[in-house]
Amino acid sequence: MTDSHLPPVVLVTGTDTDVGKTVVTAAVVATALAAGRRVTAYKPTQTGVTPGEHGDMAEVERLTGATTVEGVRLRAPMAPRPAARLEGATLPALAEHVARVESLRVCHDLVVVEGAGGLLVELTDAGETLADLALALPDCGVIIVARSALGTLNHTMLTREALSRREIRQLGVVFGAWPAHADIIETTNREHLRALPEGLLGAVPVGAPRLEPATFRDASPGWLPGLAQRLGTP
Ligand SMILES: Nc1ncnc2c1ncn2[C@@H]1O[C@H](COP(=O)(O)OP(=O)(O)OP(=O)(O)O)[C@@H](O)[C@H]1O
Ligand SMILES: C[C@H](N)[C@H](N)CCCCCC(=O)O
Ligand SMILES: [Mg+2]
Repeated sequence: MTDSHLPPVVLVTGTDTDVGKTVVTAAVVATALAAGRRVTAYKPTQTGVTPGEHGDMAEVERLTGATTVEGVRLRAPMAPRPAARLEGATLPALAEHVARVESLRVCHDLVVVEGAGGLLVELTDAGETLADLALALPDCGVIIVARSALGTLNHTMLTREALSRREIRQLGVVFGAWPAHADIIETTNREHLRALPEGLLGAVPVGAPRLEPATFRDASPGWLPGLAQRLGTP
């Protein structure tokens, strides 16, 4: 495997909830589509939406036109385990998520999996996390979505350390919402993360989810040059 190899399963985690994982997932999907890949996205546990309500995968579909799959859906806007407890629901076991990803791989070159909140949020009744899902999948890598705000260095390094100590492959960091006029702190934080091993894959500009889907799709590879290069995007 070369450094430029992109695994067939990419897990998108964040340094926190609300950092832009869904929008980055859509940008990764759009970048892969532009490179001619058959790509889909999967959200194992979607919380904070009622039946019929627009969830994260619907947003990815709206922005990219790709088809997506949702695992379990829960109403409460909280972590999956307490949300399931409130509803008296059972969460799918890790093996079910692994099987779902494997089945999606059959017809796709790339499966992009979006976590819930950060890396160590529990996704199953047994307390397994997105990190455990990464360990259970044979050939995958993780993208970390970070905020551009002050505080992001610590949150990003904590997430990197949690991945490193589990020997989970890291693909790089993406800023979920990069301001048009970055201040000195944002700029120096960006340079700091760029200098790390794996470094920065890119940054999604503020306002990206409000773009017309066609514009979002066209612009995505330019936001993620580190990924577009590995995909051989024209
Ligand atoms: N680049 C951006 N510019 C402007 N708004 C953004 C951008 N990225 C995300 N947002 C907005 O910020 C909010 C949180 O983003 P998003 O839903 O992608 O977060 P998330 O990390 O996926 O959260 P969750 O843990 O719930 O899955 C949304 O309202 C989204 O539209
Ligand atoms: C409801 C929210 N938007 C996410 N889907 C779930 C975030 C879980 C975060 C749990 C935590 O770390 O406190
Ligand atoms: Mg999301």
